[in-house]
Amino acid sequence: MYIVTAEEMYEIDRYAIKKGGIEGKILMDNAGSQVAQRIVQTYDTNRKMAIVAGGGNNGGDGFVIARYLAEYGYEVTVFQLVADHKIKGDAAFHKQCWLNTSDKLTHVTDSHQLKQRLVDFDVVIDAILGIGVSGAIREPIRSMIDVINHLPIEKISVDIPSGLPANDGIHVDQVIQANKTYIIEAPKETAFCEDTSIYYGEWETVKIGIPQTAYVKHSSKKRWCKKYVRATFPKRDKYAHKGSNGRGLVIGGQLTMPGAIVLAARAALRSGAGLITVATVKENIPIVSSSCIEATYHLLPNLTNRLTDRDLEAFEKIDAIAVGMGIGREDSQLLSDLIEKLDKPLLIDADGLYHAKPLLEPLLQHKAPVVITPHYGEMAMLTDKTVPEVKRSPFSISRQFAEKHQLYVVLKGKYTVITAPDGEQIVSDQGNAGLAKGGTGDVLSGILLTMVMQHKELLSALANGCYLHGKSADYLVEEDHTERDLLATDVIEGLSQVFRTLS
Ligand SMILES: NC(=O)C1=CN([C@@H]2O[C@H](COP(=O)(O)OP(=O)(O)OC[C@H]3O[C@@H](n4cnc5c(N)ncnc54)[C@H](OP(=O)(O)O)[C@@H]3O)[C@@H](O)[C@H]2O)[C@@H](O)CC1
Ligand SMILES: Nc1ncnc2c1ncn2[C@@H]1O[C@H](COP(=O)(O)OP(=O)(O)O)[C@@H](O)[C@H]1O
Ligand SMILES: [K+]
Repeated sequence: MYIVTAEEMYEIDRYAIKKGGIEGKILMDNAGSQVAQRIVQTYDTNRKMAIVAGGGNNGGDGFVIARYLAEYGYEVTVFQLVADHKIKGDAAFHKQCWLNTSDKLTHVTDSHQLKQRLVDFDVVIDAILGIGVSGAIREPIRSMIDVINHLPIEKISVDIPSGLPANDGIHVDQVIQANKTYIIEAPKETAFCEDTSIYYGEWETVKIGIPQTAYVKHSSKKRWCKKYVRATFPKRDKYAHKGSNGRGLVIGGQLTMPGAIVLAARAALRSGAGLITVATVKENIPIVSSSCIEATYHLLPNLTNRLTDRDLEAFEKIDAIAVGMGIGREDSQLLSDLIEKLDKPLLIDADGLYHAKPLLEPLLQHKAPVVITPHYGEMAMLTDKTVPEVKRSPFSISRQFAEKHQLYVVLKGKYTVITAPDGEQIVSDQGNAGLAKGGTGDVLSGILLTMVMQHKELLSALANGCYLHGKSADYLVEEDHTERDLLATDVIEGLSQVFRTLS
């Protein structure tokens, strides 16, 4: 499934009209009829339906929905919230179609009037503003949205909750809090931003006949799902040996944080890596090895000094490196040596990201791919922004950073946004609040390390890793665990079940 900005949706729409030859009026009719069909499946025909229509094409969708719902036998009234001259083009056409068969059109000019009118209804269908919204919401629409939000009736939004923009990064002003949103064709960015997804309520998409080629040409963002995982997940070679399944190196684990590397190493092995070596300080080796006997160990005198020739020689055989889990923030030469002296794919997580910040220039010169896996706080630190700023613009901030520094960014959260150096993006929305617990990020790093070693194409490697991680948590919570008791170690054990569903 593709995810779009407003500009991309308009391009896609134009493509369908120009190349596909499908008139705008027909697309609008399809949109309205599809939404009406969904409503019929949810509400009895004795529910009174109010449609609030604005001046753009979103309002046009509202007129089409009214016509179909009336045909299905509902009592429907359209409340037009703008002056007649505002309704143009396809919207005006469909308004006329409604008027040809019904006289239930009421002009409403202020919010008090709207409040009085709507109290008699069971459901309000919000077709006030679509993806064409811009700037602060103007009166009287502003107060009307407030009135609707305070009414104790079901609110269904068409395409997008009115007042909410499609794109991330825009300050949210006044928005309909929908119970349900029927998104036309493709979800918009704000459906996957933590601050704004809440306004959509539950959502589903309705298809209106736009050809897939339009998306391939005009969108660079996908929501990752099982279909894509199956298409991109590498088959395990029957004749594989441990060396051909990837030799990974996990570097980290201060004295006070041995758990982080145990989790990463075990997760990497459970995900299918052939060999995992853990490089850590002497005191941690007995602790770590008792929990992860399948790994081998490389002794580092500390995690701050330069790497020795012996270290570099040992790491030469490695296929990819994950560094930073439990490494601490003390000044260290380790990361700069990994960047300069070894040309291995490098995944940097946790405290490693603090060490990476002054090394973004050398990272740009690194001869192998670089992946960073920050949560919002770490991304804010890397970009000199605040956490609310990152939350508001996860797509644009990740894209700018990935393009500028030519690296892969896995911005972790409820919706994890994965960005390639060319700006292509994937959203992974598997997983649940059980993952909001220390150590789950370390597990993800281990999984991603293996995926990086086993896939040819890195963006799908990272997306597949996030899918495995989230899906493991979802299965565990559906069956033996709850979001409260889930532990990072459980997520590692849950991977087996996810793999079984992929074969
Ligand atoms: N994608 C598809 O394939 C298809 C998409 N379709 C539908 O089209 C929708 C997009 O339509 P669109 O471009 O006409 O935009 P939309 O939001 O309805 O109208 C803008 C209106 O809002 C107003 N307005 C703007 N900002 C405002 C503010 N701050 N405060 C107050 N008012 C504000 C603006 O007023 P004006 O500035 O002109 O005074 C204008 O009247 C899309 O979401 C989907 O539902 C379907 O029909 C089928 C095919
Ligand atoms: N509410 C949530 N819903 C889904 N996934 C979540 C949620 N909270 C956290 N996660 C996931 O859990 C992981 C947490 O990573 P991170 O914050 O680095 O943890 P730690 O550093 O403690 O190991 C990320 O993969 C993130 O996407
Ligand atoms: K709307």
